[in-house]
Amino acid sequence: MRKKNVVLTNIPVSDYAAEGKALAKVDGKVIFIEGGVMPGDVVDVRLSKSKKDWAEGKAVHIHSYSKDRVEPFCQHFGMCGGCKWQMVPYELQLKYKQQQVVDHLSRIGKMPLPPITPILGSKNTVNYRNKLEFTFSNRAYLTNEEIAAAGDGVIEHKPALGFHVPRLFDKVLNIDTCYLQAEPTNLIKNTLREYALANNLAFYDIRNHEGWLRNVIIRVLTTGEVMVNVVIHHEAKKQREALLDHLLAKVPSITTLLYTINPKKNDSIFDLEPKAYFGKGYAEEKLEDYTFKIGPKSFFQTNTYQGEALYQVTREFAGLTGNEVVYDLYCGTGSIGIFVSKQAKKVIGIELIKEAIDDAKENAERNNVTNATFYAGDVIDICDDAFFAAHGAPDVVITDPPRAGMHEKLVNKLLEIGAPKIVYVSCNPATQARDLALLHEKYTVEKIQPVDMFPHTHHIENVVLLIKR
Ligand SMILES: C[S@@+](CC[C@H](N)C(=O)[O-])C[C@H]1O[C@@H](n2cnc3c(N)ncnc32)[C@H](O)[C@@H]1O
Repeated sequence: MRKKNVVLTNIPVSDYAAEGKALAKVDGKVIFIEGGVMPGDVVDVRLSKSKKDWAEGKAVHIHSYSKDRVEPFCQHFGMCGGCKWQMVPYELQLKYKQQQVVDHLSRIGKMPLPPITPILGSKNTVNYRNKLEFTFSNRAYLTNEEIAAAGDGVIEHKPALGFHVPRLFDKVLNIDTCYLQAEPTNLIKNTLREYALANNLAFYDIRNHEGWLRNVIIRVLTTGEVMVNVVIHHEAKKQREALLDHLLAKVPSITTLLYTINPKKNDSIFDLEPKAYFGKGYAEEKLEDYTFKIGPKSFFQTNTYQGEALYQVTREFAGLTGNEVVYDLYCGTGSIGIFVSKQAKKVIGIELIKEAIDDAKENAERNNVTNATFYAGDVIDICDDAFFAAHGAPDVVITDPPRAGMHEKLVNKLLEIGAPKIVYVSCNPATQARDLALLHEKYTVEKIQPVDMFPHTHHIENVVLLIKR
């Protein structure tokens, strides 16, 4: 009998399952375990849910550690929500990710598969992100030791600049050194915090929606450019200028400094207008010889080196000879379409967000790409018979949907249109497997290449080539 709130003791963790949860089997029942454990650990698990065939819960005690464990390199490990797999050696992380792809495609996809090429590991396993966002909060997350130290006294809220603590919407963990992005990221963050504390600037209070400093979004690019956007709740000109001048003086490598006023309750800046305080107001990033404009609101692959590798795999799978009509579905800022444009006859990109399509057009122009056109709208609405008749039957469809995968209507349309090749780029092998199972009606999976974009996390990118039978 396995009930909710029951603690199972001495459970050997055997594997990782989807979404980075660890997995154990007890009396034939599958237990999903959260709480920083890895295969090889032996743990006690407090169940939070229990069904007939499976249960889930949190590790509350580790009896013995896996022999494979390595020392986490970050002082914030265990409290910060990022880089949760630091205790797993990188080679093993890759092994688990590879296995996830195999499991999903074979279990959900239920179709004959070719051998899956070994996952492409990331050249950089730290400092690999080109974009990072830190949050200011008047409520720092306090460790158990800090709470205990207060004894029976009142615990005062302290300001923090760092990352949200998982499941605690109002608590932010003060981050000293983060290894996700190259310098000057930590210098920028720590300079802002020190200045704000020294000058009594109000860190945002997300419960009462008051305060001044909200977020800082930092882009450190392989071109050497550094773009910083400081988000504040309301205008306070003198205070703002003093803060931004101080930051520029302390961090001379900043090439563009912006600020954004966000009086809303949520943190999204997509409906706001960032203003350039210093520099040209945007940055540039390179993939091979292509240059992309990165505005303060633009989407771009977060790991530049692996983004390039992902696009190279996509282009190789597309096998272009210069005569093909290529559709780039869910094209974002057009980066895949532009990347393959030299090898194609023409490229047609489709994306929901109008601003991303504006960027795509500008990116095509700045790279002298004249054979690509981009359309804003929902792929389901745009991809009708008239659109394909007007732009030409696709020789290759490249599709890169969000985590939810493709809408079934689009899958059906692709089956109807019957392009000779589909290259399916996915950030979620589970939904990809579901879509492949439907496409299997007319397509055979020819090649599979997983790519690791996010070391020390459970996230996986996977590229699949489908050939029409
Ligand atoms: C995983 S991103 C791919 C971006 C791009 N291919 C790249 O490599 O940068 C998925 C994109 O799909 C877009 N999207 C989501 N739903 C969509 C829809 N129904 N129709 C068109 N685009 C959509 C999102 O805005 C996002 O830009």
